[in-house]
Amino acid sequence: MYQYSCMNAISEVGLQKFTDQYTKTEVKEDADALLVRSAALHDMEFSDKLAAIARAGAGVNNIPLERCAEQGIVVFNTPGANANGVKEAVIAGLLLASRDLADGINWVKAESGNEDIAKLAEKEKKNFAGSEIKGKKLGIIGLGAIGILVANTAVHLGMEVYGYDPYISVDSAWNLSREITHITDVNDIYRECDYITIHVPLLESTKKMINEEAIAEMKDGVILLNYARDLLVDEEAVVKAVQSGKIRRYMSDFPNTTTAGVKNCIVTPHLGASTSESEDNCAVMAVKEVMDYLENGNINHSVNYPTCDMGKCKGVCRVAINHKNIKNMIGQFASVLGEADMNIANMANQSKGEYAYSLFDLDTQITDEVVEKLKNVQGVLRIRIL
Ligand SMILES: NC(=O)c1ccc[n+]([C@@H]2O[C@H](COP(=O)([O-])OP(=O)(O)OC[C@H]3O[C@@H](n4cnc5c(N)ncnc54)[C@H](O)[C@@H]3O)[C@@H](O)[C@H]2O)c1
Ligand SMILES: O=C(O)CC[C@@H](O)C(=O)O
Repeated sequence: MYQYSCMNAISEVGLQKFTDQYTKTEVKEDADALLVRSAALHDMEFSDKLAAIARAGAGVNNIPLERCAEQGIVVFNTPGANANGVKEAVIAGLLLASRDLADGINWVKAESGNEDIAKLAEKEKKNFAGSEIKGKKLGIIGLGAIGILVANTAVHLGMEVYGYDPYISVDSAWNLSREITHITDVNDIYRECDYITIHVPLLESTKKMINEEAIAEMKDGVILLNYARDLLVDEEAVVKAVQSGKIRRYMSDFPNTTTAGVKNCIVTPHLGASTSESEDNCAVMAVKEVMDYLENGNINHSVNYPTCDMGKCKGVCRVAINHKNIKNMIGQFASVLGEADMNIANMANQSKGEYAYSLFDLDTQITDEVVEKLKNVQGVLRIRIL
C-alpha cells in the first residue's frame, strides 16, 4: 500500500487514477509521494519515507530540487500538460493589451445605473480605442511547450513572429511553424518587436533577464507579456518604463506589490493554467508518473533525476538505486550482487548532472543482508526493492 498527500488542490480526475493500492493522507510524514502545484516547499522538511514529489505543472522553482535529489527524492513535473491553457491566456493577454477592453468593461460597470448609458457610450468610446495585432511583430523568448503554441497561433492571427531559444529541443523545432523567424541574438527581439512575450523557466541564469538594459533596447510603446514568472523581469524597471510610456502595457500573471494597481500593468492572479482541461491533464500525468515510479521504479519527466524506464519487472524482484554520478558505482553494485550469488536478469543506469539512477531486475529475491551491503556503497542515496 502507498500513501500520497496533496499540497494544493489537485484535480479529482487525476486523483481517481490512483488504484486501490493508494490512500490519501493529511499527515505529510506518512506520504510516499507529494502532489503539488504552486505551494512553496523550500522550507519544508521531507521525511525519509518520501520517495517522490510530482509538480502538477511546469515550473519547479517552488521545490528544492538539489536537496530532494540528495535525499533520493525524485521530483517530477508535467511538461506540456497545461501549455494550451497558458497559450490561450497569452493570446487573451495580447488582445487585452491592444484593445482597451478592460477599461471599457469597467466604464460600463461604473455607469450601470445611468439611464443614458447607450448614448453616453458612443461619446465615451474614443477613450477606449486600441490597435490590432494583425501585421504586428511578436517576439517570443523561450520556444518550449508554451512558446511554440503561442508562436504558431500568433502566425495564424496574422502576426509576424520572431523566436529566440538557444536551447530549443528537437521536438519543439519540429513543431514550430516555418513562418517563424529564427533569432539568435535576443537583442534583435528587443529592437524589432512590437510585442514581446517570455516563456522560459525561472533559473539563476534567467532571473531578471528582462532588465533596464533590455528595456532600453526595446521599441518605444512596446507591449511586454509575462506569463512565466515575475522574477524573470526586473519589475521595478518595468513599472518605471510603463510610467514613462516606453512600455505601453505590461501584462503579467503574477500579482505583487510592485505591479498590482499600477496603471497599464494588467495583472491576473496566476490564472494561466487555471482551466479544467489543464488541471485535469496535469493531475493525470502527475499521478501516472508517481505510480510508475513507486510501483516499477521507472522515471519519466523528472527534473532532478535522469529518465530511466525498464517497463515492468520481468525478474523476481527489482532493485532501484538513487545514487551519486561517480565512478565505479555499477561495478560495486554488480560485485555485491555477484558475491551473493544473485543473477542480474536486466539492468539500466542513467545519469543527470551530479545524480544517477540504476535499476536491476534479479532472478532471485534479494535478502536484507545484501540490501544493507548495497546501502553501504559510498554515494548511494536510497534503495527501494520493488
Ligand atoms: N502562468 C502559468 O500559470 C504558467 C503555467 C505553466 C508554465 N508557466 C511558466 O512558463 C515556463 C515555461 O513553460 P513551458 O511549459 O513552455 O516550459 P518548457 O520547459 O517546455 O520550455 C521552456 C523553454 O525555455 C527555453 N529556455 C531556457 N532558458 C532560456 C533562455 N535563457 N533564453 C531563451 N530560451 C530559454 C528552453 O530551451 C525551453 O525550450 C515554466 O517554467 C513556468 O515558469 C506558467
Ligand atoms: O498550478 C498552477 O495553477 C500554475 C502552474 C504554472 O505556474 C506552472 O508552472 O505550470
